[in-house]
Amino acid sequence: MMREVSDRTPGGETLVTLKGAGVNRGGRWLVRGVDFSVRRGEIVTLIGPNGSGKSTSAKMAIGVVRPDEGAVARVPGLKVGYVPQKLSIDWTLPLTVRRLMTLTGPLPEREIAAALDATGIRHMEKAEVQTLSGGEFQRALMARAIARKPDLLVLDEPVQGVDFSGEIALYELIRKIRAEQGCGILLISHDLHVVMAETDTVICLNGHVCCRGTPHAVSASEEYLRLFGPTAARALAVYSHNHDHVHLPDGRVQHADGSITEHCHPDDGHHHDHDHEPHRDHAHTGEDRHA
Ligand SMILES: Nc1ncnc2c1ncn2[C@@H]1O[C@H](COP(=O)(O)OP(=O)(O)OP(=O)(O)O)[C@@H](O)[C@H]1O
Repeated sequence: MMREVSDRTPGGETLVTLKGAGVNRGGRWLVRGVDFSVRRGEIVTLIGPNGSGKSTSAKMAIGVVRPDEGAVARVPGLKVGYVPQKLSIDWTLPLTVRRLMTLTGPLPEREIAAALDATGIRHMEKAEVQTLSGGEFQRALMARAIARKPDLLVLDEPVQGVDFSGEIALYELIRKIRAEQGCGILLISHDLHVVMAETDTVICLNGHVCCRGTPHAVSASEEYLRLFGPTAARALAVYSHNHDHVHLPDGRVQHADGSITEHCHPDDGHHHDHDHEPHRDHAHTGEDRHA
């Protein structure tokens, strides 16, 4: 069962652009040739297996990590709201949701209230963050990130540790934040199959950009429907592709026929644009992991 998702071509200004960006550590390319941009009002989702360079690419986008090759351009004065994958919080100290909001700087009372309202956790203002559920904690982190009205909101694995219904609710919240705040959103997901239907562009990384496209086709595999039901299928899209080459740790590329080249071939199987071709094949084999 497939559902066409309407074309979304947000016309907002481009907030950040990566062109052929790569990061090298100790002679190893963590990611290479990363090209994408995020515009105001646009949701871009980075997907890929663990270690495929999603966080590294997001960090290049916001300027936390400098590219060793290629270029990253941000609009001057870009305000970034960042929800990292891991937070170094001293969990032995008491910390209320409200205090979490102002840890890195003061905020006007009304902005705190508005952010807590927007994320649906105003009633938890006085709760200790240690007592929050996974979904509530993610909401608290999102409240903190949106309170300063960022132009670009970067969410690294926002649904980690959240059950499926919580995941849907968080995606709904992200959709609402985009609609109400009009910021650009860069979303990271290690889930290879499921991305937000509202995503304008999916970028699949595996040490490089494997492919990109609009999740035109919202698929509902039998297994997925059986597990999560039709409501979930309406809220989520499946984005899939096949890989035919492997990126070696030194940045070179080994092809299906065993040959090794410096870069991918432009016509390699997984370098296609999905905008116009709904796929039903959800297989994502382990072969695309780093060797
Ligand atoms: N500062 C660093 N020095 C050396 N290697 C690093 C550094 N940061 C990240 N890496 C490595 O780079 C690769 C990409 O890491 P990154 O965190 O970007 O991947 P990811 O796609 O976000 O993974 P995950 O889904 O596990 O969060 C990994 O192999 C990681 O171990």
